[in-house]
Amino acid sequence: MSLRAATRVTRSLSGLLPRWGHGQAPPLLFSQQRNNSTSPKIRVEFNPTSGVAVMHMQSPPVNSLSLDFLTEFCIGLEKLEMDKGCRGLIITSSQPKVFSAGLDILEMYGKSPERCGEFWKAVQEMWLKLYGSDMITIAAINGSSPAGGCLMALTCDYRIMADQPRYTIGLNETLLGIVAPFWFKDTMANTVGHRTTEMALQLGLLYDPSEALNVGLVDQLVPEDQILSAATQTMTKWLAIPDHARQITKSMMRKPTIDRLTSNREADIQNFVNFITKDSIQKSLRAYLEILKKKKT
Ligand SMILES: CCC/C=C/C(=O)SCCNC(=O)CCNC(=O)[C@H](O)C(C)(C)COP(=O)([O-])OP(=O)([O-])OC[C@H]1O[C@@H](n2cnc3c(N)ncnc32)[C@H](O)[C@@H]1OP(=O)([O-])[O-]
Repeated sequence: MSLRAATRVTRSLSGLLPRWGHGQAPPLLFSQQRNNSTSPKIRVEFNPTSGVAVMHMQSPPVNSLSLDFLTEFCIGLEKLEMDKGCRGLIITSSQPKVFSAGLDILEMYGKSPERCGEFWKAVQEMWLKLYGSDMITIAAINGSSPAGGCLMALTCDYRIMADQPRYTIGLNETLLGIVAPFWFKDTMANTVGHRTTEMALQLGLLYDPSEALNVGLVDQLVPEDQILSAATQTMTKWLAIPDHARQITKSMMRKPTIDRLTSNREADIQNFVNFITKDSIQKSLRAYLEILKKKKT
């Protein structure tokens, strides 16, 4: 999407935001728990011969990052991290057209401050574990990947995206009337640079695959049916590098960013809870959920 087109989307979304009277609680129209199924949200395939695991996100409809999803994801990641035979991880989606829709908006709408805090801690945990992983991590982005979905991809060492113009990727938080925290911003700036991040975050830009490749948000585009084979090929190149040298180098590049969050975790949780439970922010989220619903009709 061009800058002008993205600005148009921002304007048209904000034009759709309904107005509420001060102190008026928005009526609750949305189911507070979309996906409470007990079936696994993550499927892990590990090949001990190659030392590579593939994590398939399979949480319908859109792999949104709920507290349950994040908990399962982190447990799976920890198991792989502890297995010395596992050197590489490919993350992909089993849901059609979507890699991940980002944070589950229903986890941020109409929830108690305690629950919001618990949720945010799980989001932090996912980022810390993925960004600090000793494994080689590759995102095989086979669908749209807004906001938290984009963050998840950005934490990986390499990103391959399906060359399908209708898919988009980016940190679009401002379109929802919310603000990406400093560590989302840092992760993106470490990947594409300060100026591109500044503009993308303010405008909530969602890039199509070729635009994402142009700005360096993704590293490679391939036809969708070749995404896993391309990820496996890239993995082979990375596996040829001695682990200890690659891991120390990765840590040298990422540690300052990780340390900024680890030394401010509690304050970051408090900041999120205070922000997200504000009346005005709850209204913006509700309006965005309505827009998502209307899209279907
Ligand atoms: C400070 C905090 C930082 C925040 C970071 C974030 O990540 S904020 C997150 C920012 N994320 C975004 O802005 C992404 C918003 N989502 C999208 O743009 C699109 O859903 C899509 C492009 C991911 C997939 O398009 P598609 O045409 O294939 O699918 P569809 O649109 O028809 O949706 C199917 C169903 O899923 C529902 N649902 C969707 N997303 C979410 C969600 N995140 N959560 C919960 N639910 C969500 C949608 O309402 C619908 O429900 P219904 O009616 O069946 O009950």
